[in-house]
Amino acid sequence: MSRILAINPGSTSTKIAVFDDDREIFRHEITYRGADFAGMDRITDQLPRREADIEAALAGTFDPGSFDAVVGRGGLVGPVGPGGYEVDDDFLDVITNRPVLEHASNLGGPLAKALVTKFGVPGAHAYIYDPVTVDEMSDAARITGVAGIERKSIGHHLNMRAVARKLADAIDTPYEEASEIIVHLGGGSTACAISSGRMVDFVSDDEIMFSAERSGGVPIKELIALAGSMPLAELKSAVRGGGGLAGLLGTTDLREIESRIGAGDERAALVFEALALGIAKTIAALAASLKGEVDAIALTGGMARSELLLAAVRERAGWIAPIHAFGGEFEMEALALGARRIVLGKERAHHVRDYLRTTHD
Ligand SMILES: Nc1ncnc2c1ncn2[C@@H]1O[C@H](COP(=O)(O)OP(=O)(O)O)[C@@H](O)[C@H]1O
Ligand SMILES: CCCC(=O)OP(=O)(O)O
Repeated sequence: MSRILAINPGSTSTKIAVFDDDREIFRHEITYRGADFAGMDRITDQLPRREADIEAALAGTFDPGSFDAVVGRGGLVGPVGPGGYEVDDDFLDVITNRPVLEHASNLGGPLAKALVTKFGVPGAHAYIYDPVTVDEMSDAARITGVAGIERKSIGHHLNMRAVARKLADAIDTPYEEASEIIVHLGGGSTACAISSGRMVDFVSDDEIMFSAERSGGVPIKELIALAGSMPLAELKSAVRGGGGLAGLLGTTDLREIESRIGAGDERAALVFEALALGIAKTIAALAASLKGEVDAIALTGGMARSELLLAAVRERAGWIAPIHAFGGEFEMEALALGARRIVLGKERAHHVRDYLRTTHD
């Protein structure tokens, strides 16, 4: 039997779960308010507080020497291949000193390392799995019309790869042979095209579809004009945090928007239609990357729980391939099962330094 602790740090919470083999035996969520991290400029400044809170949540239920591995959602280490990475000194150096972006997932690796030291069996390791910068995009998909600006693969890879395997099972096709489009719909929304087990193209939260709190793609000339008349911090918040549904309707809660539509709110109905249209256009763009050969499409994330949204997206993109819904996210199980495969020797853990040599030289 293997016992794995999985840690998923978000901007306002840390989720933890313990798995015995493939069975979840413990789950806990620690929530935060902005004031909890007041004065902390860097994400990594939050580590001591988050570590202490996880220890407190485990205390009384799990003793030192409990876990065969600890795995965290992580982090913005730069473009890497899919799978598991050992949290070693090179990883900690990059994530602490030169992450691609400041983001809560940068805490996953350092927290896993701290917790494995205190709660791991002797010799146990800390890992991250399918980090947010997994990058398998084709060379053509990277190129933009501005020399020097490349498209980036930064998103919900952990959940999307887990759902891609579930979708392959649902259509009874080996994952390695399937052509799939996976769309994660949440606070931020990202999507990918998968061909023969590889994410050949990817749509970021600042391209095409808007989401609960991010802008998606916006006309660049308009954005440049706005940048000249608005402080940078305000502009950043208009595209990330205060973008999407938040900026358009003053709420990130799709359920509330559905209630407004039910009560006859025409503005809410129009924005909802635009939301579905953006998702359908994203799917159509990724279908081009697969040359139209799409076996199936999956919608996942919190918004994929909305029957109204599913119907609206199916109406616009259902002609491409059957659309399946996997509402919510599967990140805790994806982390734990990935780490378990490493512990059992079914998968090898990678090292970030192998990618740094080729991508940062
Ligand atoms: N049952 C539901 N019906 C409609 N929308 C939902 C439902 N559950 C969650 N959502 C919406 O999903 C979005 C949050 O997605 P989620 O994946 O939980 O976000 P995060 O990126 O913060 O993890 C919100 O807009 C929320 O209102
Ligand atoms: C940083 C890329 C992944 C991402 O946007 O995650 P959240 O939606 O959880 O912020």
